[in-house]
Amino acid sequence: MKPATPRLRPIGSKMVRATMLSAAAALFVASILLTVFQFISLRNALERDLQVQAHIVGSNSTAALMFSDASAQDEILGGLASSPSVVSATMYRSGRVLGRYLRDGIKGTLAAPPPITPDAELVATHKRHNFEYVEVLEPVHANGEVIGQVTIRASLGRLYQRLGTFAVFTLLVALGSFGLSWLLVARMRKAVRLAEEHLHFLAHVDPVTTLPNRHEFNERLAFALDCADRQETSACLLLLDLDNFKIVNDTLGHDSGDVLLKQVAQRLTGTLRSTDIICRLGGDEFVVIVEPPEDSEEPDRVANKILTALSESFMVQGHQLFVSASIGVSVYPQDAEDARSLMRCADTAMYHAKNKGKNGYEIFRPEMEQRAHKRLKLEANLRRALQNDELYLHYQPQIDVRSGRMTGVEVLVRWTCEELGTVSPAEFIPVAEESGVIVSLGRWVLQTACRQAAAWRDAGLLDTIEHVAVNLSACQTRDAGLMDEVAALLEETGLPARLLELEITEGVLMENVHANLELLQKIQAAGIHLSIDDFGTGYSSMSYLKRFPIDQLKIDRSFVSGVPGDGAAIATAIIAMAHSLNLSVVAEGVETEEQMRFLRDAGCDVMQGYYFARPLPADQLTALLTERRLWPTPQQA
Ligand SMILES: Nc1nc2c(ncn2[C@@H]2O[C@H](COP(=O)(O)O[C@H]3[C@@H](O)[C@H](n4cnc5c(=O)[nH]c(N)nc54)O[C@@H]3COP(=O)(O)O)[C@@H](O)[C@H]2O)c(=O)[nH]1
Repeated sequence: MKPATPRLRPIGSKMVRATMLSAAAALFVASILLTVFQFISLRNALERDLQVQAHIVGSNSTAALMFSDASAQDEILGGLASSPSVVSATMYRSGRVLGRYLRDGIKGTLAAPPPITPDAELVATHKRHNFEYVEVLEPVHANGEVIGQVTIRASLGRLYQRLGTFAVFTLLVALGSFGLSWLLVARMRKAVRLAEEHLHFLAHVDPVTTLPNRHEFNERLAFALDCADRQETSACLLLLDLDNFKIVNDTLGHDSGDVLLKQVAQRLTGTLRSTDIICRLGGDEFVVIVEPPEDSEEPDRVANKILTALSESFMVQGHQLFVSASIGVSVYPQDAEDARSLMRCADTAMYHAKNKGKNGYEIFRPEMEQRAHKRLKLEANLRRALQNDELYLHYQPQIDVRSGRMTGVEVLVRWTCEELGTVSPAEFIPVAEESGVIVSLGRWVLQTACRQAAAWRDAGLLDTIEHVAVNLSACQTRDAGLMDEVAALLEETGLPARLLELEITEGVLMENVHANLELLQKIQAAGIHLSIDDFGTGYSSMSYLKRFPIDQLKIDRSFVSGVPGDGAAIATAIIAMAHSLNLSVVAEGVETEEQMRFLRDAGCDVMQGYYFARPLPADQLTALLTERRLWPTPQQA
């Protein structure tokens, strides 16, 4: 597979980096501010100490000053030697130096000889400082008059030593906090990274198959079309939908469905070239981008390769499964100008492949879209059909091969559209299903059939008829209110439940086994006859048939048309199996005497088909019922 588009550096890691950098900067600035604050506090404290000392020295020096006792003065000032920061002190009287103290070993500006007269600036401010020292001046009073001044100067050297210790400690605390938060953030970062990776995985990868998902597919398709534009080549899209996957899900469970999807993904990856992009769009839909196709035959080759790869059986939790796929192919730029339209073309082609009988591929052709438009037109007309009274029913007799009597009737809807003319139910029933019109259409068929059957019964025409059979569509089987409606209808028309037969195709039944089992039980409880239509085409098994409360199987027309040739073995097997389960068997689509004879000999109970009668309008069936017609029984034929 082609590599994914380059991943952007995750936002989380950028945020962590930015957060840690700002935290480091904040801690650094805080350490500096704390140190400056500490410096100012220590210096102010030193200044206050000096002022107190100057005051004490001044108070003690009054007598020495008054008597100009220089030696007493030196002694008093010498007492300052015990304050380690004090580097010098001077006593002035009448503008001249009376005594002084100089700390031993102090040189330079700090111990500079004091000025002959007190410093004018200091006299005015009483204190001053710079980054080397702090100096204070204290006037000495006697009898209320200033008789002299004391100045003391202290070095900031010791303060700087303490400040250094404080700064180192602050820095260590800051570094420790930073290291701790780094560790915490690193752990958090790891958790965030894992979450980011998981989110990225979920956003771009399908968790079941680990193939790129729809989101990633959109990006890669856009990229592929871009490349095709730049290099003036083409790109080919194959949309693949597994046939009957729902049956696997419903019968074996979703876990088995997931295992199957995984195996399909592995098979596709193992079959296609590493440059082909394989994605899962969701459900049972996969898509392959071939870019650029080698030649115009490439789409056919790839589609055939996929179908061949999938034709081998899969082993899923002990079950051997056969899976086929319907593939729609579209090519850029010849079919569409952008990714969205290209996808729509592949989708249209895929639906054609499905309608053609599945397990195949179709390359998009523009007329396919015309068919899609025709379908839309059909749908629009169908929506008006009920109001316009364009629908009506035909009834096809079912003949008991032992007595030759008509014992049942199948109700078949017909539509003559004002705009489109007569449309076959084979064409409009699927459209009605897809568009939801089937809900009202099915309700109308049930009502009309029950009313007609009740009218025949009231006229005493149903004495040999066991059931009037109405087809149920897939949508109707999913309608939770269906059985209430049927019960109300039987009540309203007075038709006994035993006279009504509901036909559900085997395919619909197997679409959702569990929900349908519940429906079948309700039908049985209501006393309504139950028949499985198109039997042999829907992949049910003996074990299911045993569990379902059914009365009858209808052998699909495709097998009947194959007797006494290809379909013979299947038809015979169905009859034998049905009888072993105490179910009666109806063969539908019997067209020839040969078919009738074969099925009679195989033990088929009831037959229906053009050989006996076509589906007829109500009045013609009324005539047959009134006549109480007997068909030649097989034994007599
Ligand atoms: N949900 C509903 N489905 C309905 C209803 N009415 C019809 N249908 C389904 O549409 C499909 C086509 O039906 P139709 O064109 O009516 O074909 C039926 C018969 O006319 C036809 N038939 C009967 N005998 C023969 C025969 O000898 N040869 C031959 N070539 N065709 C024959 O078979 C169709 C009956 O099929 P089935 O229902 O499977 O018994 C069809 O699937 C209908 O079921 C409706 O009201 N609701």
